[in-house]
Amino acid sequence: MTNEFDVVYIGSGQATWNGAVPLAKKGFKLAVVEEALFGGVCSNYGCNAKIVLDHPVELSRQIEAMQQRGVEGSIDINWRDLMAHKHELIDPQSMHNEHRLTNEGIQVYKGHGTFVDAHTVMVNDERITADKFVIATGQRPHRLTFTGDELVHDSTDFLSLPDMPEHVTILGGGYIALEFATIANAVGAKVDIITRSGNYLRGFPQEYVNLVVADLKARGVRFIPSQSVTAVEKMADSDQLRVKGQNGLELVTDYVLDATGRQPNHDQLNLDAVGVATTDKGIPVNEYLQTNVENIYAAGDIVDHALPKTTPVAAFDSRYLCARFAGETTEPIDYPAISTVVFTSPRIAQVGVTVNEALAQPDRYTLQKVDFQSDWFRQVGNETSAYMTLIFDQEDVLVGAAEMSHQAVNSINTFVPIIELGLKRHELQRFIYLFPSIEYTGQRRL
Ligand SMILES: Cc1cc2nc3c(=O)[nH]c(=O)nc-3n(C[C@H](O)[C@H](O)[C@H](O)COP(=O)(O)OP(=O)(O)OC[C@H]3O[C@@H](n4cnc5c(N)ncnc54)[C@H](O)[C@@H]3O)c2cc1C
Ligand SMILES: NC(=O)c1ccc[n+]([C@@H]2O[C@H](COP(=O)([O-])OP(=O)(O)OC[C@H]3O[C@@H](n4cnc5c(N)ncnc54)[C@H](O)[C@@H]3O)[C@@H](O)[C@H]2O)c1
Repeated sequence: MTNEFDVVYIGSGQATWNGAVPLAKKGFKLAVVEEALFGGVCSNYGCNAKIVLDHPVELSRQIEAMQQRGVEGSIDINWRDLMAHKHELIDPQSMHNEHRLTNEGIQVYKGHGTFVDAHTVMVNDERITADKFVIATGQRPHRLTFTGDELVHDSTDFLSLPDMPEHVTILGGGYIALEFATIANAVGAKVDIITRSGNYLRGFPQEYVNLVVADLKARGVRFIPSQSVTAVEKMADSDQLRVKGQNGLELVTDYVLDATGRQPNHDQLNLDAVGVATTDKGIPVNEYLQTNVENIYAAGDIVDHALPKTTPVAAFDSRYLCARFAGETTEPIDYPAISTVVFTSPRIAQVGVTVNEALAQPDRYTLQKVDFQSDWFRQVGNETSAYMTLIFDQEDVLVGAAEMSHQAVNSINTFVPIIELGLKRHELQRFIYLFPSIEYTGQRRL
């Protein structure tokens, strides 16, 4: 019996639609199974919602920096109005994402997919058969377990908070903890960040992380290291919560956010029935994104590998599988230089060889530090704390770049193609960028 579909994707996030849409355009018969909102985390309760809520934070920082330099007064962020703006922009995205699939003739199934065998998935009592499957089920928030953990919230809850609580307590020191602390603090909440270790944003240059942490401290954010939370209790006489920690911590707060990472969505797919191997970090794959079962692939956040779990990586996986299924490549997946950014204010962004890697291998790499204090163009907005590090290998090829500034996203994006193409320092002078611009400023430093 022939299978109904060429490829069925489980999950509809970045790891699915970036490849499924072009594959459908090539005439392949495809289906997508989605149990929640179409477009997955990034579109609905991740990057996009976060960046809407972050926007006035950046605006307020720019206005703050220009005081006594031609700008007077400050702005107040009205959380209710901002949240309404977020809903207006983000809520329709699931429908748009669904249409993006159906417009290409992709069949969508709404419900939870589970494997029956290597060629069959069950959704709402319906059996769907396919030659190939792509598991693109992503991750969900990791939740700490302690007494009262049901009183604690996750990133999805925070991104739809109707009112900003007066006091927000965040557990964890990674991306979500620092980004959401920046937003809550700017909106006027009292914010605590509790960590076990006192380490923050581990993969980013610690010199820049320390500056961002110092800035948040100066703005009133409390960093509480060396504490594992043991209990959260509801106060008897108010709606507030008491947070207790192993090393004697006790504080009263209005809202607790668990930002201690994410865990893979592979435990409810009945993968044992088909023998797909898993780990606690996700699904291992070979260099063709193939699981240990030949016709079952995995893409995006669900994959167990050391790459950053971000939207551009999930989209790259998806586009690779499109090319592979269409017979346009027989090559293994070849990841380019990967860029990452934490949307604190200022941002920290990096691409290619990281500062941490370069510092650990002084014989291989040379670091060139740039302080934008002396750059008139960067000082137009009076950004007094903005730094960049460029990393060259022994052949004088630019292999990495990192920056802490409000412009870091655009600035580091400039270096993405340069690093990917492996250009030498002198070759970079061929680019004629617009002037004045971030790109021109960056080139002058090379
Ligand atoms: C708060 C937050 C902010 C972020 N900000 C950024 C950012 O600024 N930049 C960036 O690059 N990345 C960011 N990320 C990461 C980014 O969202 C992810 O890397 C990206 O969404 C991964 O895409 P994916 O398709 O692999 O998985 P997902 O987007 O998680 O999609 C998986 C989909 O599978 C569905 N699913 C799971 N199991 C089943 C099943 N059995 N049956 C049917 N459907 C199922 C889920 O409902 C979901 O829709 C952020 C993440 C979070 C949580
Ligand atoms: N700008 C972006 O690209 C962006 C933004 C937000 C989220 N994301 C993605 O979402 C993922 C999840 O973000 P996140 O901030 O939750 O994770 P993270 O991995 O960045 O940070 C998790 C934090 O929780 C701590 N932690 C882990 N286990 C703990 C435990 N048992 N007790 C106490 N602390 C513990 C870690 O030490 C770390 O500080 C990120 O890894 C990233 O892939 C990306």
